[in-house]
Amino acid sequence: MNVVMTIAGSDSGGGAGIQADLKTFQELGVFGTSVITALTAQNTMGVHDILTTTPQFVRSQAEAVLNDLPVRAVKTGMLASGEIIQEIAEILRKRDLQLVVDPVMVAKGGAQLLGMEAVRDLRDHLIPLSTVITPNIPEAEVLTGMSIRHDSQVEKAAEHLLELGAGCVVIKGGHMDNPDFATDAVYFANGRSFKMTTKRVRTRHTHGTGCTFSAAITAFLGQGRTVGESILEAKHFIQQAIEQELGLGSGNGPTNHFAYKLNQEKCEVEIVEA
Ligand SMILES: Nc1ncnc2c1ncn2[C@@H]1O[C@H](COP(=O)(O)OP(=O)(O)OP(=O)(O)O)[C@@H](O)[C@H]1O
Ligand SMILES: Cc1ncc(CO)c(N)n1
Repeated sequence: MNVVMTIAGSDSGGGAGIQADLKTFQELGVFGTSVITALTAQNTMGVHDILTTTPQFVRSQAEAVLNDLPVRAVKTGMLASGEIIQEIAEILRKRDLQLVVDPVMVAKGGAQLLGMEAVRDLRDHLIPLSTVITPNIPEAEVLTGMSIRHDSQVEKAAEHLLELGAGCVVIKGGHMDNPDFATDAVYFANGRSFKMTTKRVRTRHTHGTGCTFSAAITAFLGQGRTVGESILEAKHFIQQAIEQELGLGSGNGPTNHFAYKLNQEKCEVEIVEA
């Protein structure tokens, strides 16, 4: 049994955070474990309250699991504070694990999920340990201090993030204003790069897309797949989860974590190697 871990915040509404991650792990046949950094009182309308865990309690959870179970791959999501990031980096630095960093900063409704003073800790302590980092466009802008409007700027931002020590950078295009396509750009430290494009689904039900996508990458890495394969297969997972919407809630509803496994037909993902 392949064991993976998520270090993230709880979303009471079940569409993002720890809940999205564990559902994705389960659907992909890996054994999910969790370290909870914060509790959010959240639904499809937004984040109503946040209670942050202490860095010491984050350490206790991580060590309890890592000292017992053979965790192969870890993802991070909402990390809440710089102190928590430093604690996690210190624990992960000593272990031989694949690490997917989803640098969560702001929820779709606008709530701040990471203190802005913690961005430096992400850059200095966690990104250098990462196998893959998966920023959306606004997160890539904050991490690099660059404005990203065009493809050439996406590439420059990715180069900057690779220089910080990430093994691979996926800049997600969910926030780009292309009305027809959702394109994610993938850059490896060895110079290889490719773009993955799917048709953009016209829906408001995109709560937790980033969490689900990075959890799927982690699950495939935990199965022993290569980084490139894991990213591509995760794009299939998230596309199906968005296409086959559940229509839940009166705001931005969750994606459909059941869809990939239920649907025997693969969706279309166009790949263009650079
Ligand atoms: N409407 C859409 N149709 C198809 N794919 C989409 C759509 N919106 C986002 N995606 C895809 O979902 C994945 C997550 O991207 P996105 O930019 O939404 O992440 P995010 O902003 O970090 O998500 P969140 O913070 O809500 O969890 C990417 O593969 C992106 O291309
Ligand atoms: C707990 C949590 N993590 C991440 C996100 C980003 O989607 C969210 N809304 N809530």
